[in-house]
Amino acid sequence: MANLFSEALPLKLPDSDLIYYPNFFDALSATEYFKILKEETPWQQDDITVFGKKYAQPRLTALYATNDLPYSYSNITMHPHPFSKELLQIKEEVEKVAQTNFTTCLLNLYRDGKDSNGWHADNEKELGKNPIIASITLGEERYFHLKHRTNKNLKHKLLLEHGSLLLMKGTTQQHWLHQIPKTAKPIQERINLTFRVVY
Ligand SMILES: O=C(O)CCC(=O)C(=O)O
Ligand SMILES: [Fe+2]
Repeated sequence: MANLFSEALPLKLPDSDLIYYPNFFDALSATEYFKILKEETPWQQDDITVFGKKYAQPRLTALYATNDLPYSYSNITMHPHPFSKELLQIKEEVEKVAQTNFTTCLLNLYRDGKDSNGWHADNEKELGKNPIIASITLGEERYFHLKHRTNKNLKHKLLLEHGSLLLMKGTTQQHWLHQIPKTAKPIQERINLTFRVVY
């Protein structure tokens, strides 16, 4: 169950609309979802091409959707699975807060501190102009870095905690890049769910 008393913390960064909900799920529910999703998800590891060279993506992923529209990024095209019962439950809770009907969920599994997600914006054309993206963290907490595309003085670090929700909307993807950097600390696995509307 989502926590009805979860507080909404706006990040107040220029050219963005970011809201962080630290305890969107209570710790017990978040741990339960983590275990189920870790076991039941058909995790895949794709190759990405960066500057003409092929690498194994430094994390595992899976795509779910209410439709059969593929989603492409970094030269990868993913085809969705139909939503599972648990993911649909989570989707419904997230939709109440985001006031949006999401079609698609991209799951990321960061196996340890060597897994990461490089600087990017979620600005694929299938997402439309000012996409709303709802990002859930289950398991290990990781830092989320933000940097403004043109004003190099503007950057921010946010710790994404177990059971938290981060909403990214408005012009955020036009003006800001984000990443999950590697860490040398010995850490546990983290599952991230990003709900999106894919057209
Ligand atoms: O793991 C995260 O919190 C971010 C994931 C992300 O940026 C993405 O999948 O586009
Ligand atoms: Fe992203």
